[in-house]
Amino acid sequence: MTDLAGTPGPAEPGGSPPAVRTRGLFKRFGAQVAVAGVDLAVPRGGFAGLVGPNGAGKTTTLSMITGLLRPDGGTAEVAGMDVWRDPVAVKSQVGVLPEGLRLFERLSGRELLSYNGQIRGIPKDEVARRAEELLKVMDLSGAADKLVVDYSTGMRKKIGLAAALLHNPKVLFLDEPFEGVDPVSANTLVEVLRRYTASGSTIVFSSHVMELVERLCDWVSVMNLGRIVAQGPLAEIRGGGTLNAAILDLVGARGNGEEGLSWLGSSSG
Ligand SMILES: Nc1ncnc2c1ncn2[C@@H]1O[C@H](COP(=O)(O)OP(=O)(O)OP(=O)(O)O)[C@@H](O)[C@H]1O
Repeated sequence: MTDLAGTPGPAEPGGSPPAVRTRGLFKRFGAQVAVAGVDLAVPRGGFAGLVGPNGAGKTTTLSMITGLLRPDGGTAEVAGMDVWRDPVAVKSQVGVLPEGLRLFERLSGRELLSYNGQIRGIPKDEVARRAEELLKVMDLSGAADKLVVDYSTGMRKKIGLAAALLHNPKVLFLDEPFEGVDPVSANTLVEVLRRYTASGSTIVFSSHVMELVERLCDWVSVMNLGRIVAQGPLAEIRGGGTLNAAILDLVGARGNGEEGLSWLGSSSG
């Protein structure tokens, strides 16, 4: 397992830069330090998981790496480019499925994809072709002309993911991509994402579903209290046990005073 003091970083075949590299990334909201100097390192190609308890700083970190939130300190690089010095170049290389997905609600699914393609500068015919393929593979062809406002939670994730993939980014960032997605659709999404990484692209995703992280990820970064507490290949992080057990060891199982709930479920209250 790679501990972050003097991280050697992920192995880079041919010396190409890692998919993501942050140094000392820092963000404070008032008195609350959300991200306390994060050195994230994600190698190119495959799936990387960003995991950790609620409030660990995962979403804040991903927002700073994808250019959505300006850091108070530190640097973030995607494919060797500085996110905050070269934002236009970086944005052309990344796709993002953010938390609390905000979409253009008054567009249909098809219009949303078409609009996304046009603002990315992709020729209209090509956008139409890619949009039809993505709608089909996401099982959204039947809902393509429905307004996004009328989509279910899972359908929103799928159209959001289709929009994030349309310009064929090098690195895809997904915040809880499978939340609210039914098991059949989740399998479809996994297939699409596997195809995407098979060609050498990288997915960085945050999730609380450890089984999924174990099933998909080659690389795992564990956050706690605004810091990376461990990162490396999945097998190293997991050791001989499950990822869940390894994470409990790393972040510590928290006693939250559950013993105080004696009235809960009792007939005397
Ligand atoms: N806009 C904000 N204003 C104030 N505090 C914030 C804001 N965004 C995040 N925080 C705080 O920063 C800390 C990290 O939050 P963040 O959402 O990054 O955690 P997370 O690891 O993504 O959590 P979860 O797994 O629950 O989604 C939390 O203590 C949170 O309350």
